Amino acid sequence: MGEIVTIERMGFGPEAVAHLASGKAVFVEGGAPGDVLAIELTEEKHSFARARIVEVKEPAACRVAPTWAEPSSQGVAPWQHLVYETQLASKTDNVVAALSRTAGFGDERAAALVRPCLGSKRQWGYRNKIELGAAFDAAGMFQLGFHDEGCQDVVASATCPVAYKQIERAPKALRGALRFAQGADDLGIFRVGVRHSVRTHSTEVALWTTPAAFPRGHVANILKGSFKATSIVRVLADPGRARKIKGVEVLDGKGFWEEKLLGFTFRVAAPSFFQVNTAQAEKLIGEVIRGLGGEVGDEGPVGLDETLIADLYSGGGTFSIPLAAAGADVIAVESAGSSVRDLRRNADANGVDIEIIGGDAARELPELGELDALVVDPPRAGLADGVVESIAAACPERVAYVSCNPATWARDVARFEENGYKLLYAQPVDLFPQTYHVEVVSIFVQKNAK
Ligand SMILES: C[S@@+](CC[C@H](N)C(=O)[O-])C[C@H]1O[C@@H](n2cnc3c(N)ncnc32)[C@H](O)[C@@H]1O
Repeated sequence: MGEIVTIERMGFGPEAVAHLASGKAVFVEGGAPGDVLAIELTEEKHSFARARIVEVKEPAACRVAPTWAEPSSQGVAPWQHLVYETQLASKTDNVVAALSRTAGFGDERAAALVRPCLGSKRQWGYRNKIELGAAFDAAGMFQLGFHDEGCQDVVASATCPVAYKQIERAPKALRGALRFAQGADDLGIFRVGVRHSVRTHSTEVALWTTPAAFPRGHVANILKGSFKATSIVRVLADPGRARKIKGVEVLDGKGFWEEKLLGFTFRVAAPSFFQVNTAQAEKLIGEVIRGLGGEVGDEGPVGLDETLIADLYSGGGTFSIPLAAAGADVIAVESAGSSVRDLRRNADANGVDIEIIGGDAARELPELGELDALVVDPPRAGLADGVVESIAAACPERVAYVSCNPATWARDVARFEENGYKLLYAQPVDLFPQTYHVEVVSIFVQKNAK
């Protein structure tokens, strides 16, 4: 049944939020705050509904014409119909709302602690990485594109305008090359990653395949002829969510990708995590260093001499290396083997000494003893049960918590507040323009600190 609604705000996901005449919340894909819309319900539950737009009766002032017209853009750039200022304000509001409701701070205290979201200079063409799903479609054609939000279907795509210009046409080029390379065979390719650095000019193509026979030379030759890369690798793994990496084979070139952050060099293996927005990652590092009492000056990070800092969920050293360069004694804990190897190499290459522990952060933390400060940057699930209690037992004066998920972050904020810490402030940083995703750097201090 149709209804006219006015959009009130953006939700925590791709959709906008309004209320039906009955008072029930309705999530509308493609809505913008201020829009007056004729909608049709697509799903109705006890406490909320979902709807699609039938007609935009009165467009909101913040509505802009989408830049990216392909159907795959819906999953990758779901907020592209909003002017950038509205995207940033909505991200700030969502962090405030999470702190207010999930952490129980109330609106006033939450609003006072959350700073305005730091915007990205580049709002398109900012990603150093494109991650593509690969599959044969019902007609037996090899497709390369983006996974639809929440499902495994691959929506074919020719371009990716949120990625650097140098790689934005990679989906089309690689689809053609891989169709030619495979012919009538299925080589088990289920994912393709492309990384590029505008600072080092390094470009890597990673083919994720099942661990079966693979004509390496043949595929490498065809890819080289159609796409300029400094490294082509094959990652052997099983498809699915918990991907267990069985090995990485170099098909051509260097076998790694290289990026620079604040002048430090990072070599990154294909299976390893690395921040996808290089310029904004530098803002994260600056926020963490300043939050812990250091500074990032013209000569680089300084001011953390003789400070013992643990960097949990360290990846390849995005925070560990600048912290060590600022004078801190750093203990890094990371569970993924490829990132641990990257970090060892990156620490050597940048001339810093870091104690590196390969293992689970929750298990290793109680063994670290007393700390002066701590950095945590966990995956979207946030901190495992017991981690906040272990952090409190290590007595760091300050904690920098970097999060990519305001919901789990707010849950963990409440745990910090119950364990002797108070949130000093939260700084959202936009690493993902045109999407609802937001990073938050938050700084905690001991409640009884002088
Ligand atoms: C969001 S990434 C952050 C990495 C790094 N701080 C950065 O900014 O590049 C999270 C990292 O935590 C690692 N990780 C996931 N679960 C972990 C665990 N239980 N213990 C330690 N590290 C873990 C992942 O492999 C990944 O490198």
